[in-house]
Amino acid sequence: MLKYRNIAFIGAGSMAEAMISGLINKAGISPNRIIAANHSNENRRLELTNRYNITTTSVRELSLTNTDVIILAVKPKQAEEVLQQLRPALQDHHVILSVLAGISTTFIEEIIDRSLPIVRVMPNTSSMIGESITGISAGKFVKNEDLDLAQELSKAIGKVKIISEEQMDVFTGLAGSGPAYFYYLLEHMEDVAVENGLDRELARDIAAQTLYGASKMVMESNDSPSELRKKVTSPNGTTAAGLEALAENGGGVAIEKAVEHAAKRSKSLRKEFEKVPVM
Ligand SMILES: NC(=O)C1=CN([C@@H]2O[C@H](COP(=O)(O)OP(=O)(O)OC[C@H]3O[C@@H](n4cnc5c(N)ncnc54)[C@H](OP(=O)(O)O)[C@@H]3O)[C@@H](O)[C@H]2O)C=CC1
Ligand SMILES: O=C(O)[C@@H]1CCC=N1
Repeated sequence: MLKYRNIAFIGAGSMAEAMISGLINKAGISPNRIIAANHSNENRRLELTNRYNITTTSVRELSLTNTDVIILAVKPKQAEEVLQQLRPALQDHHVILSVLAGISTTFIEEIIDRSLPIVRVMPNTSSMIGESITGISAGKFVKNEDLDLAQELSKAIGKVKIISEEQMDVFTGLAGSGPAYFYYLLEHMEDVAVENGLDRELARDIAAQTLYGASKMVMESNDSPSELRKKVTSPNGTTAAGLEALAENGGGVAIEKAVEHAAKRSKSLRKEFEKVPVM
């Protein structure tokens, strides 16, 4: 069970914090089961210790003897160096979860050069409040119990989908990066509402609740997004006018391109940092 496992985060940035927050505040994992290690930023370590009551250290000083689950949360370009550094400390009982965009389980397995279970986990920053949607895919040495553990941990920070590793790029474009598209949308909705006479705080509240309500409708009704859209749209009404402006200005295409380009970038991260030819 997850609550009896000791978890070490390698990397203590935004994603590590979002997961730590979800694990402690939403899933009730004890802070004394969590350690976070970064490269050198001491202020950041202090910040995390003060905020979550967890232990923090540098990777150089980290001991993995009492760790059960290692969560890799450095940038993709740091993967190789960090894995080389961790390699001598790895033990047979370790389960490794990697949140690194683009980096394959094969690459990690090759660098650590041992048959440890590697699970790729793609959460998003809504983990912070237990509302991530997290994709997980298993590497070659992953047993059912390891996948169960990865699933339990991911459920602690939101919803989970088991996918194939080939689907990880599009999952990353859709859900890993996804919150940013919605924040961008909200930024623009808020700005234009302010320009048209609403106070910023009020505009933010209204736009966010509108997005939340629409999102909940998609999850709770049996209608597709397209059917739900039609129910909002009166002939020759306000929504029709708004949607026409969206289409005329490339709104739909822009959204498709965003997901597509993010997925492509995930693929190219692999090419860049694993130095392998990618089809
Ligand atoms: N942010 C997001 O929304 C999501 C991110 N991800 C993935 O999560 C990973 C982390 O992203 P994010 O948290 O945004 O990145 P950040 O830049 O916020 O954090 C990176 C962390 O890695 C640490 N680090 C850098 N080099 C080393 C090293 N050699 N040894 C140990 N630690 C090191 C940094 O420490 P220091 O500050 O001391 O240098 C820092 O704590 C990425 O691979 C990303 O693809 C996945 C899903 C969503
Ligand atoms: O922007 C990135 O590369 C990371 C991966 C998914 C979300 N943030």
